[in-house]
Parts: sequence; structure tokens; C-alpha cells
Amino acid sequence: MKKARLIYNPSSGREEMRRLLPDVLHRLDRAGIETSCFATEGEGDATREAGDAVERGYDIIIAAGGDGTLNEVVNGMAGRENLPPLGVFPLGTTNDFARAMGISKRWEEYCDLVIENKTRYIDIGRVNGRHFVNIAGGGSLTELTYEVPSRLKTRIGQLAYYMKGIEKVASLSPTELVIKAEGQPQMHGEFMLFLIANSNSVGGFEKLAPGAVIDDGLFDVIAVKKCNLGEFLRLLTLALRGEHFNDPHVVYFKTNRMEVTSPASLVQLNLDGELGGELPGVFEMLPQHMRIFA
Ligand SMILES: Nc1ncnc2c1ncn2[C@@H]1O[C@H](COP(=O)(O)OP(=O)(O)OP(=O)(O)O)[C@@H](O)[C@H]1O
Repeated sequence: MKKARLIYNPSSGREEMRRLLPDVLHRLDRAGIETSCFATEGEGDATREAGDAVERGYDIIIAAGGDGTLNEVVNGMAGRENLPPLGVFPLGTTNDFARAMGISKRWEEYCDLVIENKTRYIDIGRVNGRHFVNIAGGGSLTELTYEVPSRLKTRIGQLAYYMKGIEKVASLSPTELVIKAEGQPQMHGEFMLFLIANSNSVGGFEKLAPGAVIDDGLFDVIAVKKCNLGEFLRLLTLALRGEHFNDPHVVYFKTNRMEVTSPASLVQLNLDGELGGELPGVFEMLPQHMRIFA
């Protein structure tokens, strides 16, 4: 009998997990996977619990929640020895990672993938001792994802992000950054924002980094140079269609290591949608560091 630890955030998305839990446990148990559960109560719980689950030798860890819960579980696991494969039940509002990996929202199908042990390797990003699976970024608009209150997301879903986005656009401003990336000339200038993508589904924009591959050992970096509000809004609409790469304000390249500093101001980092410290940051790749069921 295999042993699995299911770590779930009961507040994620539309709070579906409580309702699904008995059926999920029954399906896994019938297939020989004995699963115990842990419900998070707040920040840091999923990280602690995932670390414990690796140390206690569970054969499988499952993260059920949004991208924030997944990021916490990955942070509890990454860097440890003998990592078990990770399952991802997408129950959040956006579920960027699950979308990038083609993970089904139908829980029965996903349980069957876990039962059949279908796994693949994924790269993990690291900055200043913290990890991310999907995206790291900083600058204008990137603070949006962690400023939207969880209760609002439960009530109105994705719309909560759009509302906050409209509020934020009014206060767009550039930041002075120095970007040193492996294989690239150093850049020093004013930027609206920078994004370091590990997967190709970022902030609900599926075409923002279409070239990003989850197991190629490389980040896709997109930085937007200083521009005015009209130019920025135009870029956003181009990005929806994946047509932003030829815009003169966009810098795009691939790298496996990058250092970003902000000489003049404090710049917070967004890691998978959550607040992840601040610059300076050294972004490093842990190639094919983990296996996930997908
Ligand atoms: N029981 C709980 N009640 C309220 N918040 C919680 C609870 N457990 C964890 N959290 C917090 O929830 C956040 C993560 O939420 P998560 O990403 O899973 O869902 P979401 O916000 O609905 O989805 P998405 O990130 O896709 O928008 C973390 O900041 C964590 O601290």
C-alpha cells in the first residue's frame, strides 16, 4: 500500500475541497493509495507540512489549492533529498501552473493519473532561498496578485483580479533596474516590470511566454522598458494575443541565471502570485528538480 499526504487549502478558489474530499480519498484508497489529509489554516502551514511529509517518507504528496498553496508545498519540498512525486489538484482562482501542465480540473481523471503513476520532471526556480514553479516578477502591476483579498476571490473569482488591475493601472510608474543575465549584455535602465517565467501560463495570460518550457532548464525573461500609460495598455492587449514580442518596449530572452538589483527604490518580488521578499535577487534554475503527476 502506498502512502500519500494530501495538503489542502480549504479557502482556495470557491472552497470546493471540503465537498470533494471524501470521494477523492475513496478513489485513491480503492486503488491502494492510503491518503491522510492536512488542512492549512494560514500562511506557512503548507510549507511546514510538505517538508514534514518528505522527512516522514510519504510516497506521494498532493497539493490541493491555488497557485499560492502549490508554491508553499514546493517550498517545503525543494532542496530536500529523496523527493516523492507531487500531485496538483487545481482548486484556486487562476491555477496558472495546472493550466500550463494541462492538468485536468476533473478530479476523477487526475486521481487516475496519480494511480497510474504518470509523472514528468519539472524545473524549479530559486531566488534568495525561496522557490517558484511558475513565475517570479517585480515592478508595476506584479503586486496585483497578492493584494487581492482571498474573500473577494471566493466570491467573484477572476473578476477580483480585473477590478484590482484597473485600480492599479492608474498608478503605473517605472523603476530603475540593473539586470545581469547569463549570456546577455548587462542592462541598466528604467523598466515598468520584469517577469521570469518557468512555465508558459502566466497570470492567466496563456500567450505571455509561449516559448517557456517547464523542463528545459531555462527561464523566459520578459522586461518592459519605461513607457506611458497608453503604450502600456496597448502592450497589454498585444500580450493577450501573444503579439508583444516585436514591441520596442519589450526585452525578451532565455537564461538559466539572472541577477536583478534596484539601485534607487524598494522593489517587492512576486513569486507564483505571492509576496516573495524584495530585490536584490539572484534567480537560479534547479533543472528537472521535481517530478509531478501530469
Ligand atoms: N484556512 C485558510 N484560510 C484562509 N487563508 C488560508 C488558509 N490556508 C491558507 N491560506 C492562505 O491562502 C493563500 C493561498 O491561496 P491559494 O493560492 O491556494 O488560493 P486562491 O487564492 O483562491 O487561488 P489563486 O492563487 O489561484 O488565486 C496563502 O496566502 C495562504 O496563506
